[in-house]
Amino acid sequence: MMPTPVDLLIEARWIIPVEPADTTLEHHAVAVHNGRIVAVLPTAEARLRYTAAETVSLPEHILTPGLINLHCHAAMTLMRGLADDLPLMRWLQEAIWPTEARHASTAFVRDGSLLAAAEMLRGGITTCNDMYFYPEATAEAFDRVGLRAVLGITIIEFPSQYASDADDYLHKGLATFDAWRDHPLIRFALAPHAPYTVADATLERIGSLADELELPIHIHIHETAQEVEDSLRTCGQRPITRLETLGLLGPNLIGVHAVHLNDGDIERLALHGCAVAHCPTSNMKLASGAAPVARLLDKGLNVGLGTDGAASNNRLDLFREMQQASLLAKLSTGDATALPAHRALRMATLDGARALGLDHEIGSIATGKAADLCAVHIADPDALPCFHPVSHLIHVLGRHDVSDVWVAGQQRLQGGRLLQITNTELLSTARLWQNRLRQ
Ligand SMILES: CSC[C@H]1O[C@@H](n2cnc3c(O)ncnc32)[C@H](O)[C@@H]1O
Ligand SMILES: [Zn+2]
Repeated sequence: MMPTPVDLLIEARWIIPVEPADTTLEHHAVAVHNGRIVAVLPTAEARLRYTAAETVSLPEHILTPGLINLHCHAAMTLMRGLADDLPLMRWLQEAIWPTEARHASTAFVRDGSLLAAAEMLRGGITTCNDMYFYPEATAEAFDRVGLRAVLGITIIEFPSQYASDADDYLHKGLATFDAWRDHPLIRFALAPHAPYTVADATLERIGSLADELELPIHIHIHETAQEVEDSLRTCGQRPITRLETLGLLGPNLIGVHAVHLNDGDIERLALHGCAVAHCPTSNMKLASGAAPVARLLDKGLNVGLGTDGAASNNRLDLFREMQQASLLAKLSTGDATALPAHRALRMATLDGARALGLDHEIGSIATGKAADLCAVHIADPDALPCFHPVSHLIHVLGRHDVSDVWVAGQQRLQGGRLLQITNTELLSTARLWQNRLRQ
């Protein structure tokens, strides 16, 4: 039989497709054509079956699906390390919101999101679920370097330079949605900031719009104990109960943080098939608490992983989140079997994809899916020997070991170097904003 022509053949020492679970393929290859995976098969067989326009050999590497950052505020890279060691509400009210009020603009969001996209791609992240002001500027930045994204049509009840009130946020966000809706890598979600910053009437409207436009809803929930107490005092309901009453709970809801949950909250989230974006580093750094991830998983909830913004993390590094999630689950339950390595990887890939309604497209290395791929080099003596590649991914290797990244079959990172942007440009952009923010 004549070999079939394909665009790209990636031959790897190990491939972890994520699905089927606990599978590690050795000496396998991924054939890619028109941005999609057309086969995953033993390398020897691939060489007979395909002629590739380009062949990439990864002899000391693990190939995984591209990682999915289920919660981020990309532009906040410009506020990295600006305000450490504060709890959430003091951090927001005393440091972050005043800085945003002074500086957030189209240029701020475009440049901050560009730095974020570069950081994420370098660290193996191929999709980012983002929530911030000026989503059109984030779209421009992500498009420039080829990061796949779900952008928030962000709504908050307070005025900003971006929008004057909830109506204006919705109006501007929906205009961005219309302008970018045919882009192959950019999708949208409705992103009300949090139950404590968005009014009932606005939330109801968001629920109806999400149904009408078939969009996910991306919202911070139950991040701190104070949030739940304040809601009980002011509305007589816990925030999740209030969202249920207003018709927002459903399989399209991504609840971010979900730290302070009682059994009733978990039942409600499970009953409606909601997803959770777990952000372990941000939750620890702001001392918000440890989300009850093991209990959520026991109840069948879908849990993905997010970095949150670089002002509360202070990195956009899903390798670190995977390890933190695994360690924190073990520590907080006293159970060493909690959140094993493969589960952590699944949370950062396929489960994130499912939360976004994109699991038919991304999240695993499977025939028919988009070729969003991440290669991790494992040759450093500090990382050897290696008996279980998945365990190494979570507990030994890090984002600095990521060598090559593809989004929709297009190479974005090659041998640790970004192909669409130079370090010189990124450094000068970061320095410019460091000077502006310092003043
Ligand atoms: C309206 S754009 C998003 C808004 O969210 C703020 N933010 C960043 N991190 C958090 C967090 O952990 N909890 C709540 N709000 C957060 C960000 O500064 C923007 O103002
Ligand atoms: Zn957040």
